[in-house]
Amino acid sequence: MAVAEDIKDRVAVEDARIPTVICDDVHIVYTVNGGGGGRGSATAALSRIVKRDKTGGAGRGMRRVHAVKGVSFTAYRGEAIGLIGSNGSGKSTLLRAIAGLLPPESGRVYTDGQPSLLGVNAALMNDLTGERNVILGGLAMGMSREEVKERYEEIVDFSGINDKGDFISLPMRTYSSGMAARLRFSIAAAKDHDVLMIDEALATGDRQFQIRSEERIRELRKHAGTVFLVSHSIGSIRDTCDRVLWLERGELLMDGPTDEVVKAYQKESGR
Ligand SMILES: Nc1ncnc2c1ncn2[C@@H]1O[C@H](COP(=O)(O)OP(=O)(O)OP(=O)(O)O)[C@@H](O)[C@H]1O
Repeated sequence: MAVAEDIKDRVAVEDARIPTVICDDVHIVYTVNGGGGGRGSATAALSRIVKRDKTGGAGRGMRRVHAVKGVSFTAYRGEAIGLIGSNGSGKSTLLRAIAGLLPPESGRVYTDGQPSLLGVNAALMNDLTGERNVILGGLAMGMSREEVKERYEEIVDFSGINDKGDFISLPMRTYSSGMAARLRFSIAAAKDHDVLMIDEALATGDRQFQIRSEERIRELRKHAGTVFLVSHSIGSIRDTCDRVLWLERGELLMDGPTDEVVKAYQKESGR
């Protein structure tokens, strides 16, 4: 009887874990025009395109960068997952593949819902004011005009852009990189996402903003989403994530609870 109860409990726990992202042996390869002896003219570029081999693959002068190598994992609803690893280890590439922006060379990415990638380079329009960008950004994320209107003040307050004067009515190009990153984060974080991926966004804001963002990430998790965070700040990863994936040279070295993975990473990298 007790055994049956135990099994029932375990099944219930398993049921509660709803997968949101599954990566199955994912390989990502960039094809780069790696040479041509420095011939950079438009005619040279055109002739390279014309001469490209019929397979459409890496022809003469093309180089392949194998950025992600056979990565497999399953992410569940409610998890906040940190991605760590040295420069060029494939963290951003993996996120871009999960967002559907890069096709895997082989393997598969399955996602439940539309993942949103919030990168430091996410596109806002530099010539438009912060205000217009909040509105357009909200609409682009699928919010209605009403929702954007309702959330507008909250987004601007969260970003802190107006703390030192009326900056929200100035074009984005007048913002510092930290201010722009804060606004991007604030727009993206205004919505509850199925899967939200944040690439280094926290590293750009000041400490106060980082604390606010970390709080917001915790809230987003409560609303049943899955959050991925790429960061070189081990502090941010510790404060926000309960699970960490450690990538090195495109391979998944370790996947486990934050404490264990961070400890191993710090031991290896001497940080
Ligand atoms: N657009 C691109 N074209 C060609 N190669 C690329 C491109 N973007 C990244 N790479 C290569 O892919 C590899 C992984 O890069 P990626 O940006 O994913 O690493 P990362 O772990 O996010 O690095 P960082 O911590 O420095 O941001 C690197 O070798 C990089 O040179």
